[in-house]
Amino acid sequence: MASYQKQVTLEFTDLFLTINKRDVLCGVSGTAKPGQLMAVMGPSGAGKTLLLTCLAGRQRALESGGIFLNGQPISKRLRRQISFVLQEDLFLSELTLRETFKFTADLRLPSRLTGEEKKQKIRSIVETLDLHKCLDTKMGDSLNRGLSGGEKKRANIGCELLTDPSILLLDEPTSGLDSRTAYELLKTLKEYAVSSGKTVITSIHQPSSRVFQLFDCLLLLSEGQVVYSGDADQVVDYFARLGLQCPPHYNPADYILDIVKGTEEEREKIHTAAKAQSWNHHYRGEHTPTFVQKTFESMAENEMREPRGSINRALSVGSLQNGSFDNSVFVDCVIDEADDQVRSPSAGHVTTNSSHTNGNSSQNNCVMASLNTSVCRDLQAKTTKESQKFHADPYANADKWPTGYFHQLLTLTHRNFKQNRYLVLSKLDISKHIMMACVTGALWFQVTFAEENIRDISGLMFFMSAYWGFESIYSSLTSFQLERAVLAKERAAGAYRLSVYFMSKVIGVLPLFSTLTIVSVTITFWMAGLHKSVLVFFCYVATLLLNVQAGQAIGRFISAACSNIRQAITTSALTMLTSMLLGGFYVQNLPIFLFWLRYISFTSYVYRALLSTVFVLVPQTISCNTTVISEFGDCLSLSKADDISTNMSAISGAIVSNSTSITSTRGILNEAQIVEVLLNFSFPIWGSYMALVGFTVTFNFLAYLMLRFRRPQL
Ligand SMILES: Nc1ncnc2c1ncn2[C@@H]1O[C@H](COP(=O)(O)OP(=O)(O)OP(=O)(O)O)[C@@H](O)[C@H]1O
Repeated sequence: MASYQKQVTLEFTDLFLTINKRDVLCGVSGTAKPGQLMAVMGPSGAGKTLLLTCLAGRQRALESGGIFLNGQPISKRLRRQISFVLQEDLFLSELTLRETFKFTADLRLPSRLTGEEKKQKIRSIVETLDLHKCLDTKMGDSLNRGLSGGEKKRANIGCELLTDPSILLLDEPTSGLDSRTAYELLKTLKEYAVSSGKTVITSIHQPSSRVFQLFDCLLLLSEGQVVYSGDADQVVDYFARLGLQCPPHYNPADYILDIVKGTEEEREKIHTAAKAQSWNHHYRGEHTPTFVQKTFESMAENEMREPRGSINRALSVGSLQNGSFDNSVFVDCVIDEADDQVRSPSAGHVTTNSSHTNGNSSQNNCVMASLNTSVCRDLQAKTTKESQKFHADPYANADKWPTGYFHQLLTLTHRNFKQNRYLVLSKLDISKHIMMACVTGALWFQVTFAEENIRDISGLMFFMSAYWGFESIYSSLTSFQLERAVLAKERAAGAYRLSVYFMSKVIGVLPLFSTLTIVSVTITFWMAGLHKSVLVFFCYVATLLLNVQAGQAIGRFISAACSNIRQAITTSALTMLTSMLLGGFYVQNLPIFLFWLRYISFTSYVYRALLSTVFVLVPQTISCNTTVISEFGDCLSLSKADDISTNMSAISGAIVSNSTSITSTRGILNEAQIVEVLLNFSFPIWGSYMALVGFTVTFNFLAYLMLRFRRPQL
């Protein structure tokens, strides 16, 4: 596999992490070298996943410690050299493996690569991971079977390998695989590390002895601490020297895990030995980051004539790490070093110091307190130059994103379209909507516009508002919830901007759902014979399309705000039912103190707009019986009606149909009065449209904010 990334050594020093007041990583240090396969082992809960998350730069709660790539503190851009294969295989279920690779390549490979180069990379990965047979199989999910567990795992690794990372981190890639497949997978990873000089670190639970032999080095964790760090083939000898002899013909991996989870006495022994080995205290020697070594060297060269000056210089370097390196820890080391040197000015080299321990924060406070403000100001002033000198980031000028805005938008929209095509335009969904349209059309078939049918017609308008409200909320609810984990994974990998994803989400479902809405609504409209005017038809469809947009925006917001699908379904049902109740069909005379609630129901705007469209936009004759008192205002006799019709035609320019059979006992109703009676208060069509656009924009914006600030950690 051709490689365009360089070889990288990953060093991590004294990583401390506390979650819920519990120390889950306690001074973990280690080094992973290019061309090597490193295993992170330990019993369940030892901290393997958390360590990998820290190394991938995704653990924001990391309290202290440093992570260095070729001696340089990890930064947002350097992080791009690291790929993290999560334990869960998160994919868009409706895409095939071929499409998944294609979209991943399009999103995560730099734009400068041609289409052919990207294809070549995909071919090479498919070859390496032996995935030919399933290229056209859907990824699938728990409901719809797709790739097998092993294939999915390899696909997961393949997607990360596509970016040709310098460092590949894998969280338990063999979980759920049989021992043969697990061995094949690890063998492939080992070959990959050796042949392309990559640094591969994998956590693993209980490897077989064959798999264990593949590891070059081993980091063994117990209760968040390193109890062994070194060559994997030396671990048995190491434990033997502690008096913990591995029985013959025993799988070394099983043995060391047994010991780590063993008796109190055994655990005490290995923890004490680990402390003596200082695996948890690496600031000097092999694990000393390059810039720290350089600082110490320059301090030694100064012969410590001016200790505080040297401290400042060292501090200025340490302070540049912007959180990726614990300055206070560094201060501690440097001060200690300076003190040593002052006490022994002739010392010309850096000595090993293991004074850094868990309780460094109070020490650091003292140290910081001892520095006067002018020193601090000096420190600030020095940062930029020193930073450039010691930490020139070779990726500093690299683009923040692998591809441009429009490329991301096109790719994500295309992907959304493919993913949702099957969900929105599934045979089941199409049949459901067509069936509903036909049933509705049949129930209101060629309804006569007469007074006795007005309630029925308004019932149809309300049913359409509620039906498409529910449909649109639920359609965006499910697709969003299902994609949330994939979004979090891809965002963590820095694949694209969230705003682009969101835009693509809105655009991607637009043609699909709109087509379905238009087809279904058209069937109902013409079957029911709601109007002969094309203008009325277009406004009727437009109103329901706006309804769909507002509903989908609300659905997106609920989907982004709720942490699980159950919560989201309950919230959306509650929202939609409330919106329906306030829609103006069931209750027209709300208590005065609840009257304002009408304005927060998007269904009420749709209902109003539909009634106004059908009854008022292009008036048509609505007959009434002159012998009884009409509930919709005056029932005008035919002669008066003619006058009114003529007047209304003149005002609106509309054609008034007199085709309705009107007998001498029948008159006609004023359409505006009907709407007023039905709605209890009038509202212009354009006002309803504006309100629906307002709902769409507001809830889309809120959904975006929710996604930005409420993301699951991976
Ligand atoms: N978000 C969290 N909140 C509270 N505790 C957490 C959280 N994440 C991890 N932990 C705790 O940190 C410890 C280490 O977790 P981690 O997932 O790294 O273990 P692990 O070694 O990967 O275990 P396993 O092999 O079972 O996956 C566990 O005791 C776990 O309960």
